[in-house]
Amino acid sequence: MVDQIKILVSTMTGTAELVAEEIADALSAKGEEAEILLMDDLGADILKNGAAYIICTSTYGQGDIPDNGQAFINNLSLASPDLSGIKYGVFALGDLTYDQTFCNAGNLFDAAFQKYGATRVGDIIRHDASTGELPEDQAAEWAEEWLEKLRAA
Ligand SMILES: Cc1cc2nc3c(=O)[nH]c(=O)nc-3n(C[C@H](O)[C@H](O)[C@H](O)COP(=O)(O)O)c2cc1C
Repeated sequence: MVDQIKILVSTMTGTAELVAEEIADALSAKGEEAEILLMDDLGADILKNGAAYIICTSTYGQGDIPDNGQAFINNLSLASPDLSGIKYGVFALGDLTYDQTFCNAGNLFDAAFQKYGATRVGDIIRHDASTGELPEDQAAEWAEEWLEKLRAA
């Protein structure tokens, strides 16, 4: 198992933070406490071997990472950390109306974590806001499945 789980949130209007809270509640109900951190002031030093992370991010602009996550991903490429002892999952929020850039921020974080050797647990979930289904309503089920995969990993 992992030492700890942290949920790292990149959001423009707060929806991804609501999703993170649902995920944390679902993990807690299964006996795993998870800490939620907005990415604003985070750098690569937050990423510790032996821990697991859930990236919870929306997408804005031309497939961009929200403003509060930009410094974190820039810091990752500057620091080039060894993430080979890290497991992670990605909950990406987007809107398929933006079909060229659908959930691209999730892809960007995934690519960065892969580049530095981290191991993704499960597939990236991509929530489509155009369906009208709330992402919070998908979060608990996804989190329970993700935790099972993490425990088996
Ligand atoms: C101005 C604007 C631009 C957006 N651009 C994209 C995009 O390029 N790709 C995408 O998948 N979703 C895009 N979205 C949809 C948001 O990612 C989606 O609504 C998400 O649920 C918002 O989450 P947040 O409140 O955590 O920021 C955009 C939304 C707005 C308002």
